[in-house]
This record gives sequence, structure tokens and C-alpha cells, in this order.
Amino acid sequence: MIYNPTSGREEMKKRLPEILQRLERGGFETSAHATIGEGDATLAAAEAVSRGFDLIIAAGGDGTICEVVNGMAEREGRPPLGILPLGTTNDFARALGIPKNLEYACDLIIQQYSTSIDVGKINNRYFINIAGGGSMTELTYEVPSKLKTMIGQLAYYMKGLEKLPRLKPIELYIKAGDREMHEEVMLFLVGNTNSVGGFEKLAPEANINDGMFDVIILKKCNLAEFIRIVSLALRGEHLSDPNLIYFQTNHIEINSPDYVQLNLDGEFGGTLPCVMTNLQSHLQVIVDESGQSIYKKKFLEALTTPFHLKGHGNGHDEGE
Ligand SMILES: Nc1ncnc2c1ncn2[C@@H]1O[C@H](COP(=O)(O)OP(=O)(O)OP(=O)(O)O)[C@@H](O)[C@H]1O
Repeated sequence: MIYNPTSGREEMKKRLPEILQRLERGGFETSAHATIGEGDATLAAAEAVSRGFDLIIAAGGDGTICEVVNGMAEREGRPPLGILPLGTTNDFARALGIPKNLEYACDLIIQQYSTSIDVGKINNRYFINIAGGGSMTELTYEVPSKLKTMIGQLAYYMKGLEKLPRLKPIELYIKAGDREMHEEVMLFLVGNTNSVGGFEKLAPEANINDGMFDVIILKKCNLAEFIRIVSLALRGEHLSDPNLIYFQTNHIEINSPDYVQLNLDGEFGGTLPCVMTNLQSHLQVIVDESGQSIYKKKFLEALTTPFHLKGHGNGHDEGE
């Protein structure tokens, strides 16, 4: 297990022994590595593959999972990946239906049912959820970790509000299949899953193993339009808006005369130009076999079992 002790609200600092014990009880012999800073999860994952571990668990936010995937993606004989979501938003875990409750997420890993997922390759790096650039996309790595520890998701909204008055368009040259574009845009997002930045309906058509990226480009607009489109996106009603360009592709090249930073799964990922290719079904990831999260199942069980009330059982509250 490769875990980031600083992810989200730093839960792993307290819960490591309990989590390892749960996995051991589930039949695993475990070894844990605490990351010490940027890039460490990538090195640890590459080493875990060469040492022949049967399973690698990434415990952290999307940034940590992405670093782990970067250590595994190129290696032959890579084992499946398990996820313990510990970040602030956990878009990737949400897209795969992996519960945020750590006990349930461990139980899922113990079941060891895996499915293959697409991985995005961008220049010489990899992403699992999203690559993007332009206004607001740098927000995810500008929010200080301490602030996220203290106030969670709210830290992103605060930073977003602070940046709103300084929105600026960028000039992009885009090539994807037969499509060639030259546009002034506010931002571009290349998604691998349907869940981005806590917006669960941003790319409703996205499928985790269809071999396709979902590309969303917001054309140059003013502040009022920007806010209107963000609120439409929250409801999943944004795709037909004339300010948006939306298409699917498995390969895209983006260039710009401007200095444009790239955001890969919530972390800084270099600058444009970039070439992105979708590596279909490249990685095995442990998910819920029935497609319904254990958390949801237990919740539904609790609703439909008349005597599943407080004081019944061992008194240990496993709910979220
Ligand atoms: N020991 C450490 N101390 C400080 N930073 C670390 C440490 N280990 C890893 N990191 C950094 O943490 C970042 C990844 O954080 P991660 O995405 O897991 O959590 P988060 O940022 O709290 O969650 P979210 O992305 O949902 O907001 C990477 O930039 C990585 O370099």
C-alpha cells in the first residue's frame, strides 16, 4: 500500500494500523509505504511492480493515485490497482463507485474483483481522470494542502471566487482526427471518466473503458457567461450550450502561442504543447463486482431490514 499521509484531512496518519489490520484479516500480507513528497508515489509504485507484489493499493487523493499509475503504466507484469480514497474530492474513486468510507473500500479490495480501465497518455506522462488547461484549471494545485486539511472542498470554492475576476482566454490550436480548430478559449478539459472536480455530470457520455476521451472546450466568454455555464455544468445541462465544444476522440494534439500550464488529475503537469493518446483498457483496477458500491448496498440493507437499528449488533457504527 502506497499512502500519502497528507492527503485530504490527513486521516491515514491515525488510521494506518486499523486499515492494515483489516487487510491482513482479509487474507493479505501487507507492506506500507508513506510518500514523502512529489514523485515519491511514482518511484514506490515502479519498485512495487519490479518486486512482484500481487496488488498495489494507492491510498490518497487523485494526485496520489495518478502518481502511482505513472509508476505502473509502462511496466510489464503490473498487478491490479486498489484504491483507498483519502483526498478532498476523489473524482476517480467516485467515477468507479468506490466508497469513501475506508472500511468499505478495504472490503472491496479484499474481494479482488477487477476491471480494465483506460489510461490517458500525455507526452511522456499518464493520467486517469482528467487533463486540462486554461482559466481555473490551475486552481486544484494552487489551494494549500493545510487549507484543504482544515476546511476540505470549501478551500477550492474560496480560491475559485478569488480568481474569478482575473479570468483570461488562451489561444489554442487543436487537432483531433479530422477535426482542426483554432479558437480563443477559457479552458479545455480532456476527461477519461465522467467525474471531474466534484462535477459528476461534466462528461455524462464518458465511459471508463471505451478507449475514448471526452473533450470539453469552453470558448472565450465574459464573467457572467462563465458563471452561468459553471452552474449549468453542476446540473449536467451544459453540453448543448453554444459556448461549449464537446466531442470524443482517442487522440488529440493541443498547441498554443501562450504559456499554458497543464493540470493532470489535480496536479501541475507541465505546459503546452501536448499530445494525448487514450490507452484503452490499459490497467486493471479493483471495483465493486455488482456495480453497486458496498456503502450503498449496506445503506439499502439498513433501510429494508426492520431490526437493523441502533444497539443491534456490536454497536460499532460503520456508517459514513
Ligand atoms: N509527505 C508528503 N508531504 C507533502 N506533500 C506530499 C507528501 N506526499 C505526497 N505529497 C504530495 O501530495 C500531492 C497529492 O495529494 P493528493 O491528491 O493525494 O491529496 P489531496 O491534494 O489532499 O486531495 P485532492 O486532490 O482530492 O484535493 C502531490 O502533489 C504529492 O506530491
